[in-house]
Amino acid sequence: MTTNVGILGATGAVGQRLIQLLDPHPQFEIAAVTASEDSAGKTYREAAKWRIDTPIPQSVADLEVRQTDPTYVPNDVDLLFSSLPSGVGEAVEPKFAEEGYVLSSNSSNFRTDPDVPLTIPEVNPEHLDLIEVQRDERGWDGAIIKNPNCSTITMVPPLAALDDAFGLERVDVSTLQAVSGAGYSGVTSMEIIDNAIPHIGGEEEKMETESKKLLGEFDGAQVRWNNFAAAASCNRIPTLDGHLENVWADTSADVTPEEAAEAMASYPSADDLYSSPEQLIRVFEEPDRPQPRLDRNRDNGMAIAVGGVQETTNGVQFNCLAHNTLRGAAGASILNGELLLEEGHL
Ligand SMILES: NC(=O)C1=CN([C@@H]2O[C@H](COP(=O)(O)OP(=O)(O)OC[C@H]3O[C@@H](n4cnc5c(N)ncnc54)[C@H](OP(=O)(O)O)[C@@H]3O)[C@@H](O)[C@H]2O)C=CC1
Ligand SMILES: N[C@@H](CC(=O)OP(=O)(O)O)C(=O)O
Repeated sequence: MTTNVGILGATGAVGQRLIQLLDPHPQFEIAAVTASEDSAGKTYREAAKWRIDTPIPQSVADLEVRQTDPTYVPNDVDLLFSSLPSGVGEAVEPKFAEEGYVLSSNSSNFRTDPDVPLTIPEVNPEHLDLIEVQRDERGWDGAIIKNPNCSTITMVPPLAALDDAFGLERVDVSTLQAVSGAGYSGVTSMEIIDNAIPHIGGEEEKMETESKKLLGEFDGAQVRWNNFAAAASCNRIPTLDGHLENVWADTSADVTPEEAAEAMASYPSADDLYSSPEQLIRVFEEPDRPQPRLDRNRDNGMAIAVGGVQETTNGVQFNCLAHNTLRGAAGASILNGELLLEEGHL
């Protein structure tokens, strides 16, 4: 039996990726799609400017796009994936949770709220139990859970492997982020071709804060954030998909590059979840990998690629890469949905 799901913000860049990944999916069936008032009432085919290089799935093309309001979403939808602009998410997600819907949301609003689970199923699945704290505090029958920012999710699994084995003291990271991260109209071609932009609003703070929550400890009542020091510098470059990051990690215990690579390569995936890759972190020995064009689609875009692991004075330096709209957005929300289902929250 499959679970009926809905997609809030289904016509957008991430919404389209959600549709691509959910059709087909062995556990979920798309039963409702929503977007802005401009799109409501049209068929999905009419409303969405489809930009993925496989056709719109037939099962979705003729669905009517609904308004993003609980009144318009059928009651037999058990899980909502939310890919709304964060300001819209902030306003409407709580209304859905109040009405009893469970939301796996990709939008950045509420990510660092103390009672909102921010989860990567392979890294901190136990944080999902914050749902009970959230329900007690907010009086909701439903719930909101979040996946992290796409740049954050790229570096956190390798950092989790280092933290578990050697302890993390400090993280410095510089990013090379693809244009799809800004959405279709985020940066114009005149801005980005033959160029690089050394600023992405709010991104550095998200990387510095979300990573500490993700690598924090849940004590049954709250998440105690990890206390490593963190500094991020974020840059937009003219690749289409795939965020590449240069990371320097200072560790508490001494670590060689070989030990760091081994800890990352053997970091477990979530075998029991359909969308988790067989091997979460692939470590390259070639010094010029990972590269966005060559490595972003590994394991259906859900693997993290690492390379260039080198010794530094206080730890190691490495490069990491993930597909920003798959592992970094739609795939991450779906994986959280699979965790919600497995843990009996739907
Ligand atoms: N692109 C990426 O790589 C990543 C994006 N994100 C986050 O995911 C979210 C979605 O991003 P993205 O898909 O790129 O955004 P898009 O702008 O491409 O899509 C936004 C979606 O929200 C709908 N929408 C807009 N305004 C409203 C409204 N007032 N009420 C209801 N629905 C509305 C749009 O509908 P309509 O078509 O009718 O306008 C569309 O379906 C954002 O919060 C973004 O920050 C996170 C990680 C990565
Ligand atoms: N800011 C990211 C994408 C994004 O939308 O992030 P968030 O989910 O934190 O809003 C980028 O530009 O690549």
